[in-house]
Amino acid sequence: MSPLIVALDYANERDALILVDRLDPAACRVKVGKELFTACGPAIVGRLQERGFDVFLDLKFHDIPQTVAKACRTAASLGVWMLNVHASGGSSMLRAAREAVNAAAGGTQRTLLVAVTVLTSMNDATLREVGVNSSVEDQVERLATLAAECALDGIVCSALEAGRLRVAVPELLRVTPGIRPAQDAGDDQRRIMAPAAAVAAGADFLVVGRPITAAEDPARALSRILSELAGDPVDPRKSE
Ligand SMILES: O=C(O)c1cc(=O)[nH]c(=O)n1[C@@H]1O[C@H](COP(=O)(O)O)[C@@H](O)[C@H]1O
Repeated sequence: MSPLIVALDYANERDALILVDRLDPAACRVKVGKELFTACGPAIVGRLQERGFDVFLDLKFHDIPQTVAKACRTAASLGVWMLNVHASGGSSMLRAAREAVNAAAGGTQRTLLVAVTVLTSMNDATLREVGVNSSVEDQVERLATLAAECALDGIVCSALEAGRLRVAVPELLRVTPGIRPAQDAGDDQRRIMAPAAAVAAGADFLVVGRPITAAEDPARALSRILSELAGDPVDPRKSE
């Protein structure tokens, strides 16, 4: 199975399904984030599952433990493949989320629970703005260690930290957004890496949004990334 997760960052179901109907569920998973979920509600998860896609529900819960636990339980009951919370919510919140996802599974297929460490749109300067004086790398490792202590399944980090985390917390899956093929703009992302380099650095899953969704031909953009991952040479003249 491919490590790619396509971020369906759209404002309505129609646009999301137009893209999805051009993608192969054997070639990628899909991510429903705050924009699409706010527009469509849980029904969009069912529509994607009917089409054979594993869904990462990216609502990045961050609240008091009971609120996060209830939200996680409800999200897991949708049968999503993966869901996330913010590690900076602390150990009580993370443990409550863990217990809630376990309870929702009821012995059947379990939703993967991952924790966002430091957003890929942040760097040392933006961390300082919110009172964190550590470097991004140290803060990511601190939060990843906390997630491991609370028995989460993985963490969201940039691929730049994947190698360090593979050593520090090898038991955690590494989910990496901020993926940019060489010819693409970084947009609002600060910590970016190209797809093949990210996998080589230790990423288990690559979250890719605009390089696919904003491409003239999204299916071709996806297959170019898959070819790059397979080690095939990428012809720059075929760039989107
Ligand atoms: O949890 C996430 O998915 C996430 C965490 C993070 O640190 N950075 C990050 O970009 N994301 C999400 O990953 C996607 C990246 O989209 P692009 O920048 O368009 O590839 C968006 O849907 C973000 O919400």
